[in-house]
Amino acid sequence: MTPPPLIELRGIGKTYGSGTVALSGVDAQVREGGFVSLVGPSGCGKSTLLRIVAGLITPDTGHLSWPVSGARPADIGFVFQDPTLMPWARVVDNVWLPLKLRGMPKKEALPRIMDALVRVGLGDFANAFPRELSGGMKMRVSIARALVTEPPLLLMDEPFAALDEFTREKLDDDLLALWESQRFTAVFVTHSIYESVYLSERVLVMGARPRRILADIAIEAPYPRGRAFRESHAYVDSCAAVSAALREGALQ
Ligand SMILES: Nc1ncnc2c1ncn2[C@@H]1O[C@H](COP(=O)(O)OP(=O)(O)OP(=O)(O)O)[C@@H](O)[C@H]1O
Repeated sequence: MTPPPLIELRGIGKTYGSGTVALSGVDAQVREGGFVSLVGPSGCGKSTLLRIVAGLITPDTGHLSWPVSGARPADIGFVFQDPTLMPWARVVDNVWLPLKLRGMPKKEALPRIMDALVRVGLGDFANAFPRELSGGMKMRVSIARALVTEPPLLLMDEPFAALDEFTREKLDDDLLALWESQRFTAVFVTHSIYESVYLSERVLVMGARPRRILADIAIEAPYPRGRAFRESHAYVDSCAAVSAALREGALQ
């Protein structure tokens, strides 16, 4: 029997006050511990959907439920395209922030902060300021900050879009290693077909008209994934399938 999904979306719709219909009739499920990517044309409502899952926006229609946990997890990690670090604070203090907001003194939080920094490869940069870091390193700090509380769900909105291709591929690998060791559920928004296929168990393709999920494409390759997968026929075939679904959506 299939276990119940962590997230279940039924008929989700959202129209902004401006009259813009961001989403209409979105149905989707994400399994607990799964890795799902959302791809679609600019403005099709990917960020809106992610924010609805996070509870930052309320949908106008439809129903969002949490069959496994019964309710939205109290702790959800969110990583944005911009690393949104406090420029005046050292890396260690940036990563401390979510624990500090829960009232945890720095001394008590320090082992967890250092563990998160080591896991993103920045164990030696705890005392650096954000201005001393590259774009990729800043994004690693942002991921460490999102994961320091060990959330069961990590939502990411085009986190690597501003990075060069080489750095992006490295961060994709590091993100997968984190996901495999921490087993959080991941929902990842990207414009890159290649990135969505490389990372995910499933790619949800969204269309602009209607603004809902048009295709749910399973990527069967086993984890851990690496260079061999990127160079495989299976990878090329999956990228072609996502690309075809996007093209089909654009014609509707
Ligand atoms: N706060 C807002 N108020 C009014 N309209 C909004 C708001 N946020 C988003 N929109 C509009 O809703 C639609 C969906 O936006 P959203 O950012 O969710 O799409 P997206 O697929 O994430 O876009 P992109 O890929 O360009 O980031 C767009 O037409 C956008 O202009």
